[in-house]
Amino acid sequence: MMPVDGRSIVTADEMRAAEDVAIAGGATVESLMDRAGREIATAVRRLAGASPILILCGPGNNGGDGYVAARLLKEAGLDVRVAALSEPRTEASRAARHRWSAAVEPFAEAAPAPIIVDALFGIGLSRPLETGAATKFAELVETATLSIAIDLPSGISSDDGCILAEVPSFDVTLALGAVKPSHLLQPAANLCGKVRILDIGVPTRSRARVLDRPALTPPGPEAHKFTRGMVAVIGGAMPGAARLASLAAMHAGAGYVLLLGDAQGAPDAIVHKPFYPEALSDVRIGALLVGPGLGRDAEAQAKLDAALATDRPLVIDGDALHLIDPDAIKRRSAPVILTPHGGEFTGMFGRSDANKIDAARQAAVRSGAIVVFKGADTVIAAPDKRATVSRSASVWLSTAGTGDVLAGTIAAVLSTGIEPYDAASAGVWLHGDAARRLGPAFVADDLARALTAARASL
Ligand SMILES: NC(=O)C1=CN([C@@H]2O[C@H](COP(=O)(O)OP(=O)(O)OC[C@H]3O[C@@H](n4cnc5c(N)ncnc54)[C@H](OP(=O)(O)O)[C@@H]3O)[C@@H](O)[C@H]2O)[C@@H](O)CC1
Ligand SMILES: Nc1ncnc2c1ncn2[C@@H]1O[C@H](COP(=O)(O)OP(=O)(O)O)[C@@H](O)[C@H]1O
Ligand SMILES: [K+]
Repeated sequence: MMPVDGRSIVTADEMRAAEDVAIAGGATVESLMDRAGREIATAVRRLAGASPILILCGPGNNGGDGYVAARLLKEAGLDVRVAALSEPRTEASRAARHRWSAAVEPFAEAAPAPIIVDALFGIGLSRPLETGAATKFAELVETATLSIAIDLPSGISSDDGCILAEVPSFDVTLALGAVKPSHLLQPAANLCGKVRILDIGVPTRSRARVLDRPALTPPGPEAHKFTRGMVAVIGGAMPGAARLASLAAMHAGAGYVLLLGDAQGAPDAIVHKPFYPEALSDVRIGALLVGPGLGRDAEAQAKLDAALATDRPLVIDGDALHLIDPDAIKRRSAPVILTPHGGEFTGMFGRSDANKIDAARQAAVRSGAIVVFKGADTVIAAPDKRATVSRSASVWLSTAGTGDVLAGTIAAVLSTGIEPYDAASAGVWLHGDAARRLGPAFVADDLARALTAARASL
C-alpha cells in the first residue's frame, strides 16, 4: 500500500493503454487480475484484522478482482462472504468467479458485515447505479465499521471528479496501479477516504502528478537579503490583502519584501513606499506580485499595465485577474503565474467541459502562463501540459485572505529564481502545510505566520 504523494495520475484510457502494453509484453488479463486480487487480499487483511468481510462483486473486471481477493482471504482462514450485483460478464471475471467455491449471495439480500469491500465497478462504470442497488450499497457501506473501495468507490466516474449515483463515503480506497483523477478532484475525492496505491505490475506514464513535498534548499553562507529573493507587492484599494501577501512572502522565506502601498500595521521588516511605476524596474526584484486588493478601476489597471511592462517574473492574483486578457500575458517574455479561484478562472477562460486538470492545462496553453487553479483540489498546470494536483490540505482554508497568503508564498519561492512551475507547486505545498499545522478555525494572518514552520520543515 503506497502513499499517493508524487505519484502519476492516470486516466481510465491511459490505464487501459498501460494494461495493453503489459499484455503485449506477455501478461494476460487473468495474470493481471490475479496480481491485483493478491495485492487487495494482502491490504484488506492488514486493514481488517480478523473481522468478518463481505465483498461486493460487479459484472466486470473490478468484480473479478473481488472474487480473486475473496478466494485468497478465505484460503487464509478469514470469514469472507461474497454478494454479486449480477453474473460476471468478462472472461477473466467469469474464471475468477468459478474459482470461488462458496456461495454467492444475491446483492439485494446481502446481510451487513463489519468490513465491506466494494468491487462493484472501477474504471468501467458507464452510468449511475440503479436506484435500488444504490440504496442497498449505501446501507451496507454506512453500517460497516470499515469500508474499502477497490480502485474507485462505485458510482464515481474515473476521470472528472463527478459522482454519477448517490455514493456513500469510504474509509479507504485502494487505487490499482495508479491514482485516477477522481481520487483527487472534487467532489468525488471527498468520498474516497484515505487513498493508497497497490502495485499491480503495470507501469504507467502520465504528465500529471500528485503534489509532493518540494526540495527547497536553505540559504548558504554566501546568502544575503537580495540573493534570498526580493519580492515587490503592489498595493491598492483594499490594502489589507497586499499586507497579508507581503507578510506571507516574508514568512515563506523571502529575503526582502517591498510593499508598494499602504503598510499600516505591517511588521517593520516589510519595506514600504507609495506606489510609483519606476520602482518596478529594480533589477533585484525576483518576483512581482499584483492583484491582492488591487481594485478594478483605472488606477488598478494602470498599476497592472506597469507590472506587465517590466521584465520581472510576475504573479497575478485576485482583482488583477479581472482586468487582464489572457492573450496579453502570452506576449510577455518573462514568466507569469496566474492564481485564479473557480470564479476568476471562469471569468478569464470561460466555462469548460473538461475535467479540472485539463481545464487548467488548456488555460496554461492559452495564456502561456503557469496556472494555479485553486480550490480543495488545486491544480497547477504549465503550457507544456505538465500538471500537478494537490490533495485537499485543510477545509479550514475556506476563509478570506488565504488566497492572498498563497500569492505571497508563491512570489517568495519564485523570487529565488526557481523554475516557475516548481515555484508554484512549492508555494501550494507550503501553504497547505501551514494550514495543516494550524488545525481548525485559523485566520489568514495566522496562516501567513505558520509558513515559517512549514518552510523550516523542508
Ligand atoms: N486496468 C488494469 O490494468 C487492470 C484492471 N483491473 C480491474 O478492472 C477494472 C476495470 O474493469 P472493467 O473495464 O471490466 O470495468 P468495471 O469497472 O469492472 O465495470 C464494467 C462493467 O460494468 C458494467 N456497468 C458499468 N456501469 C454500470 C452500471 N451503472 N450498472 C450496471 N452495470 C454497469 C459495464 O457494462 P456496459 O457499460 O458495457 O454496459 C461492464 O460490464 C479496474 O477498475 C480494476 O478494478 C484489474 O483486474 C487488473 C488490471
Ligand atoms: N474547502 C477548501 N478546502 C481546501 N482548500 C480550500 C478550500 N477553500 C479554499 N481553499 C484554498 O484557500 C485559498 C482561497 O483563496 P481565495 O478564494 O483566493 O481567497 P481570498 O481571495 O479570500 O484570499 C486557496 O488557496 C484555495 O485553494
Ligand atoms: K469499486
